[in-house]
Amino acid sequence: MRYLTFALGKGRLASKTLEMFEKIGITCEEMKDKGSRKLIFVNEELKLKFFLSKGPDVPTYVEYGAADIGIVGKDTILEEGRRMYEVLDLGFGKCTMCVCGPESARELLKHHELIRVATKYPNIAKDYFYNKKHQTVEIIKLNGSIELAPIVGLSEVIVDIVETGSTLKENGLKVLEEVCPLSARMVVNQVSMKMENERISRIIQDLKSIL
Ligand SMILES: Nc1ncnc2c1ncn2[C@@H]1O[C@H](COP(=O)(O)OP(=O)(O)OP(=O)(O)O)[C@@H](O)[C@H]1O
Ligand SMILES: O=P(O)(O)OC[C@H]1O[C@H](OP(=O)(O)OP(=O)(O)O)[C@H](O)[C@@H]1O
Repeated sequence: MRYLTFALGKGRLASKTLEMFEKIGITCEEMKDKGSRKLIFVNEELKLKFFLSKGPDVPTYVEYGAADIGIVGKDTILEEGRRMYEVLDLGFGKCTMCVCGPESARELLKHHELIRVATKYPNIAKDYFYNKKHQTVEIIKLNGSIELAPIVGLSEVIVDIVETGSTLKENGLKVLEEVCPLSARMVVNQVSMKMENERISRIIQDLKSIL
């Protein structure tokens, strides 16, 4: 039997993902060691391999077949646009992609002004403003601390993830429009889905029964 390989993001979703797999008997003791710098873990008994990558790289590993299965946020799936099957909504990691800014930006949005939009998600932002709203905007790609942009005058609004809303609140910003709800998803390589159908379907069924 060959190894079935899982790509997991090493960020926020990691601990919930391990908890979930543990509930269906898929465990990997050595992966729980928080201090470890190791990136790949093996469960010899079940012939499983797990590796930890940057969240946005999970779809890349899955599309190319370096991983059979990936666990990743819907935001990353939308942003990366990789060819793979999205098979399950895992129901954790819930948050919302939003257009945010100071209250004063509401008018600019309403009147379809040519505004600047700072974001870590240029593809999601483009799709929202161009295809859904038919509004021309200038997209500025950032890599983090997106809430800074409207405060320091880099952009009028941002497109970013809102979970509790505390980052917005502490920086005097508001949700102006909701783009889409997000949560963690299980994704599968298209060839693996055929070649390892029995094992992968079993995992999907087991997960469905606990979700
Ligand atoms: N408050 C939140 N902020 C960001 N992401 C969140 C939040 N709540 C849930 N998520 C989900 O968790 C996923 C992983 O988020 P995380 O912040 O760990 O980033 P990452 O995608 O691993 O990348 P990076 O480490 O480069 O920031 C996101 O893609 C998103 O779907
Ligand atoms: O609504 P909240 O619960 O406050 O969560 C949302 C914040 O968390 C994320 O940032 P993250 O902590 O990943 O840091 P980053 O801005 O450097 O990406 C996201 O980009 C928001 O800034």
